[in-house]
Amino acid sequence: MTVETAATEETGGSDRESRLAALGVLAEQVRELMDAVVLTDVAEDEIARVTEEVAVLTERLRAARRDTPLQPEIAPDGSFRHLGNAVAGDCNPYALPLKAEVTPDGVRAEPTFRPMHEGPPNSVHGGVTAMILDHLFGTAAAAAGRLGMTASLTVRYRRPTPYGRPLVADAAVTRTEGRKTWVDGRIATPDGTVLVEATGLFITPTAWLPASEEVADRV
Ligand SMILES: CCCCCCCC/C=C\CCCCCCCC(=O)SCCNC(=O)CCNC(=O)[C@H](O)C(C)(C)COP(=O)(O)OP(=O)(O)OC[C@H]1O[C@@H](n2cnc3c(N)ncnc32)[C@H](O)[C@@H]1OP(=O)(O)O
Repeated sequence: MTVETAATEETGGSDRESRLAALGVLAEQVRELMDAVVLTDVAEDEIARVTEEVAVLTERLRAARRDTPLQPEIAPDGSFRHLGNAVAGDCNPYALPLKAEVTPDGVRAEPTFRPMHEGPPNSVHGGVTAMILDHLFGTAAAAAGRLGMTASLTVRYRRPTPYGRPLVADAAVTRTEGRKTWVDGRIATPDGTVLVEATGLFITPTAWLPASEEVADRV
């Protein structure tokens, strides 16, 4: 049996990027596993065998542990990334992950929810769609040079949100006042039927003010 030393060391440059890419592939495989768990119909003895194998894999990953998920950083291309984030982090299996692009009006994404996001029968849990909008709104605020934390989020659920097909989400800053930024946005079907819409208030903590404008170019 060989020992993977690269996985236990904090390496720099392309070695580190290569290892992070591998971690991203693992995270995506775990998302597939999570969907497989919620959809499986195999027999009980097979469930027990798979459970044992997953427990073994869990222990292998625990052989070298960090104290926290991967933290926010500037990627080699100069963009901001937070690989351990629960919504957008490529290396966090809990994350969709959400890929937001900056548009002339704000930000936009094409999320596809998964069976593991089930809330009401055959549709996505409202807490999950709210979480996605929260993050997208924060990204819209940051892209406008107004990095902030969510102070409030008001969500209106118009139609059940389906999983398994691409949807469209967008968000834009509607108003600013001192450290406060209001953001509106929605999740809709590609043909424009609104499923969830929301309004959020984001507040820039005083300590974040110096970084706030610089961040806009990195989103
Ligand atoms: C390597 C670095 C590069 C970085 C690059 C970044 C790129 C970005 C890209 C991607 C962005 C990612 C996007 C993430 C999005 C997700 C965001 C979340 O999920 S955040 C987690 C949930 N939210 C919390 O945990 C907040 C907890 N609350 C707090 O920390 C504080 O309450 C905070 C910061 C919100 C406000 O605290 P205070 O001390 O700064 O503000 P005070 O002085 O109390 O109030 C200021 C004004 O705001 C009003 N205010 C405060 N809280 C309010 C509230 N909840 N509702 C309404 N008004 C409120 C007050 O009444 C006051 O108003 P008056 O100035 O008097 O008019």
